[in-house]
Amino acid sequence: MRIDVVTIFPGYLAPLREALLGRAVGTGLLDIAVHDLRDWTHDVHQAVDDAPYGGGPGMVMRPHVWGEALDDVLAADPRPARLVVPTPAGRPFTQAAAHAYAAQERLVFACGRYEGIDQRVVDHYAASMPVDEISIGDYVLVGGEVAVLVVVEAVARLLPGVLGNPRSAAEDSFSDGLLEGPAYTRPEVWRGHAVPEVLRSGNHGAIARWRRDRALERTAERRPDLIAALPPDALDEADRAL
Ligand SMILES: CN1CCCC[C@@H]1Cn1ccc2ccc(-c3n[nH]c(N)c3C#N)cc21
Repeated sequence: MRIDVVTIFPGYLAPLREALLGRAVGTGLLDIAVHDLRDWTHDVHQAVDDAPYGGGPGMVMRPHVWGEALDDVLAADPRPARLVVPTPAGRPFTQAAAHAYAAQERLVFACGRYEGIDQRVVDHYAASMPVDEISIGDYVLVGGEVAVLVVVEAVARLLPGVLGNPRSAAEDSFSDGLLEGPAYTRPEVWRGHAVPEVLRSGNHGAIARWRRDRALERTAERRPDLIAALPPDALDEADRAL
């Protein structure tokens, strides 16, 4: 998979070169290119923003700079691409979306700043390619870069060979529609808190049941919306007896 990120703060994307993602890039599982939007400006001030039509606070990112940048970035690789534009007004980014993105050959991220990117940029490219305006959560950030870090990590960990243990992605939160339950490791007792005995029993059936029950309890308490969204056959008799 190839990932391109266009931003006025390339340094914000430095974490993409670290740890798990850095190894994925180093082993060729992932090809990441970060581009400075200002490289496509032509004025001495390298202006990328201007006052909003209709008035209002702040500045809006100018369409012509984005158009020149995205035209060049898209032309640099023949693989079909999906343009992803983080915005608080976007559709929620979910684990299902992460799986969908992991199947893409190429993702191009447009990181906005200020009050966002002139809407005509999204409208223009949506006429010739898939374009997603996504949000990583119901809170307001200062720009799209942090959202790109979140999305790229969520997607990259699903790519074959990126995670040491592929079971991790298959069994993590949301994979079965539930939150992950509690996890424990040594010592057996820490500051008077003991590891639940069932986890030390060696009874794999009882352990699986216990883990499922804790995941159901946690999900019902913290995210009842996920319980409501489960398909009718998702809960078995033992689940319902909880
Ligand atoms: C604050 N400021 C005026 C109001 C509109 C947004 C703007 C800041 N801003 C500019 C570009 C940009 C992109 C993403 C996000 C963003 N915030 N929260 C999310 N879940 C996001 C995503 N994904 C914020 C952005």
